[in-house]
Amino acid sequence: MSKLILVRHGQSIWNDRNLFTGWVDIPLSQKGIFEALNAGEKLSKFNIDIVYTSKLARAIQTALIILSKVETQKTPLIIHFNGKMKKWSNYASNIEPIPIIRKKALNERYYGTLQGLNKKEVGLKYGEQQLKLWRRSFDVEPPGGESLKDNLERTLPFFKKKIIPDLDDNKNVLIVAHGNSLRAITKYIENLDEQQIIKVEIPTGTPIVYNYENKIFKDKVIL
Ligand SMILES: O=C(O)[C@@H](CO)OP(=O)(O)O
Repeated sequence: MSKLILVRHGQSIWNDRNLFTGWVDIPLSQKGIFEALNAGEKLSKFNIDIVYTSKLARAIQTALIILSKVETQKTPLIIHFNGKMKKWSNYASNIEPIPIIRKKALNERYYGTLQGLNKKEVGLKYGEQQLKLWRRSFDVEPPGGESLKDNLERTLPFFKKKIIPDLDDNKNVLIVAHGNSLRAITKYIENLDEQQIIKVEIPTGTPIVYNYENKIFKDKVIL
């Protein structure tokens, strides 16, 4: 049996200001740093074998803070895939790494021209119903951006191709990503339909743990 742990990054500076963020690379707020530390404390006794994050700083920052709290002799190691970084930075003898793999596939949904706008003001201008459709419907795209369906179509192939095999290999996997990329993964592993996923909200800095055995996700616990 293995474990899958999902964590949405801690609060970012733009979460705090209620701005659409998407792919804008905003770091954690001070509250977000505390949330990440708190998540790390909750996960301190977990034996984490591999970590996946998005390419965005708020997820990477959260993952590194969590790993600073995990009690292990292993060494967190950010994996680089290109050029000299690949050749020189991944060399380390006699260490047992916890690889940290950053992938665009796990990024937040791209919010198009809404990025940087205040969510409340968008609601006042276009109406609450439109705001809700842009934020939570399954297949309505925000202007110039990705719907949850689009997000799912880039996140799930990676999840199935790279992360499921790690779980099948009995590795405990931590994914630190975003509200919508994690909703996409949740839709798949909990087998939710397009109506059910509308209501799912993933809180910041809160570990969600599943046991995985014989291709089945079970025993969900929110820490
Ligand atoms: O702004 C964003 O990128 C996301 C997550 O904060 O917003 P929403 O929750 O509206 O999808």
